[in-house]
Amino acid sequence: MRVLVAMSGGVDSAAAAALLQAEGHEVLGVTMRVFDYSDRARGRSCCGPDDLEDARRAARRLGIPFYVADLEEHFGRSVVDRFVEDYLDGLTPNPCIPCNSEVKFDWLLKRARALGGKLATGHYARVERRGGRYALLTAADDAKDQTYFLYRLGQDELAHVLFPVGGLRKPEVRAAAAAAGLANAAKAESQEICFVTDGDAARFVELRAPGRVREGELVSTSGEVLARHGGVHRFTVGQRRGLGVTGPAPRYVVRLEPERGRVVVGTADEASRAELTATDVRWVAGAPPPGPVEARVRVRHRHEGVAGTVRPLCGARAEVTLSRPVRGVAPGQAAVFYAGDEVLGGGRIAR
Ligand SMILES: Nc1ncnc2c1ncn2[C@@H]1O[C@H](COP(=O)(O)OP(=O)(O)OP(=O)(O)O)[C@@H](O)[C@H]1O
Repeated sequence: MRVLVAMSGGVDSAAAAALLQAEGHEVLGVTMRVFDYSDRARGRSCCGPDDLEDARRAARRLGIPFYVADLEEHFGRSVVDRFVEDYLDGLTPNPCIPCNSEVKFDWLLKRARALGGKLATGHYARVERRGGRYALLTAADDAKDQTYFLYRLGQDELAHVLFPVGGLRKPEVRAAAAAAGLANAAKAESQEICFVTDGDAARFVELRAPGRVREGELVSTSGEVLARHGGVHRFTVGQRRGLGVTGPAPRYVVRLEPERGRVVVGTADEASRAELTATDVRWVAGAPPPGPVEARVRVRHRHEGVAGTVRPLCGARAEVTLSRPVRGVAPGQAAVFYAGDEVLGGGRIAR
């Protein structure tokens, strides 16, 4: 089979290419150039110039054709601009989700299919045929699982993607890369958001949208003004650190009010919710279940999830009731629904 492997320059996607080649597939490599790093500090970041060279080197070592796809504009529009707009709008975006659904598993996947093949990535997730359809399953290595970012994949996409490292644990992946003679076998993990190279999302927003950042008031749930703040984009619902207020009891961000420029803070209880509405909901099976389903619900990437009931509503929405209140259910993040190791679907947490 012909397989186009999305190579980031990291060890996982290089190992994916090596594993597929060892299985006898015709492997081609592609790196997306998605962001112009020329004006910012170079670091160990995904898709920067160093990573592109690492990917090229791995492809050369494997002796496979290697392409560079210039997706800066597409990525800028679909991922970076939205990331900035969401923060200014008092939401907490997760840019890996649109990157996967609109860049990797749309643009790249179309190219792979045009070549008559499938697309492989180094994501930690698994795909299996279950009951006559494709199931998206959590990775064998729980700590590395990336299904939270992949819930928007449907049947058509899953039929044409491969996750060669999803059944392996990280040390096995490094060993596979080393066995193939790949220099990036010992490469460090990349940071959370590939285009925020210094990890400071708020500063990134300020650099991208100067003049649109508004200072405002930090208030208690009873309306008392406690401090001033540098913009709602600096806060996330559930956040405790960096609020700039002191007091006997810890305070958390309860909600953001972008139109008034306000950040509302309160107790841990006030910052917790057991109900949420998800919008723009996708179901991996292709259609919503006929009625409410019991699921494990994760409300952010590093959340193990809690039991809940998901009620599909019309208009690609769902109402979710959690079995206990969870702190930091942040609008803009995804709520992803699982049944055992299977991803049922997910949506965006509404305000
Ligand atoms: N710039 C890129 N070009 C091509 N593919 C990419 C790029 N960035 C990420 N990918 C693909 O998406 C997968 C998951 O991305 P993620 O950001 O988690 O990877 P990473 O940690 O940077 O690198 P790797 O997974 O290769 O070790 C990668 O394994 C790779 O297949």
